[in-house]
Amino acid sequence: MTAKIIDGRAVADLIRTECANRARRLEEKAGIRPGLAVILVGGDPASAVYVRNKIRACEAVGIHSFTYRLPETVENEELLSLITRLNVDSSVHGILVQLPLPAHIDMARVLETIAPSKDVDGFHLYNVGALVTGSTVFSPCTPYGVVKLLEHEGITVEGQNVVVIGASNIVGKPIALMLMARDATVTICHAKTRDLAQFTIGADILVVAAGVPGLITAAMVKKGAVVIDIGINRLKNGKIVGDVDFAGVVLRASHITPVPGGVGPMTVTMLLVNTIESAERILMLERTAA
Ligand SMILES: Nc1nc2c(c(=O)[nH]1)N[C@@H](CN(C=O)c1ccc(C(=O)N[C@@H](CCC(=O)O)C(=O)O)cc1)CN2
Ligand SMILES: [Mg+2]
Repeated sequence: MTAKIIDGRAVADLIRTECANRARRLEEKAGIRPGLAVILVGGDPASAVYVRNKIRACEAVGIHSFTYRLPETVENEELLSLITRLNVDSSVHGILVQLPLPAHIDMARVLETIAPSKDVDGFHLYNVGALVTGSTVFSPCTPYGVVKLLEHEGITVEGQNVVVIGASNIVGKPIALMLMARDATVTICHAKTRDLAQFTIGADILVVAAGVPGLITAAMVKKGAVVIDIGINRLKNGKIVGDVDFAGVVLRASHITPVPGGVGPMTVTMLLVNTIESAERILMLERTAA
């Protein structure tokens, strides 16, 4: 058996075309151009690349981006007051603060200062809570991208045994919640899980976000399983690989996402979707109030 390789770039392109259409309709019908504020603190090279990609992706679909590059030494209060201003700026429909932040910054306070209605990353406690209760406002972008990839491939989630490896707040926990909401039976494994293979071998859908290159080998995967690799590991030779031994697992799974080119391109795409949805929602609220 050779797995179908899920082409995240192709699915992302389709969704970006829809985003461009929705943005054009907002402009034509209501004179609204969706706006995204992107805040980058410090000089982390990977974060700078992700932010540049987000700005380019916005431009390509007709979202206005406002970029704020703050020095590594910025004070908490200065960052918080920028967010407070953006919260009431009507040309801004989404606000994101690129993570990770420097150690002296109080990340929790920063994320809680973003208005939940503009929190297009879905990291605010209110939006995390809404995800738990099923009254989602914004789904976090990487898990949302995974759900969209599964939908696009016509993969049934309901009733399936899903094993998620990694319990981070931005990937592992939200993906588990989102798949539970779609009636999967979800098991979450993490760095302290003993005998990982006893869990992975039973998975119909295996979602891996551990940050450990080569963690999942073919022997740990059930024949015909769907394998979603969210790991991004930069090797010493500069190569980027996921958490799954792709060469081995591709011969055992039914579907597999590559790294790069699988889940990664969907992360930025779902940010565009959330920003447009936010602009549409604000317009609808204004019309209802009028
Ligand atoms: N505020 C946020 N910070 C961070 C998020 C986030 O969603 N919001 N996620 C990650 C970084 N990230 C986007 O910000 C991101 C990571 C990776 C990719 C991607 O396309 N990866 C490529 C391969 C990696 C590469 O070439 O560097 C792929 O898988 O094809 C997009 C976005 C942490 N911070
Ligand atoms: Mg990828």
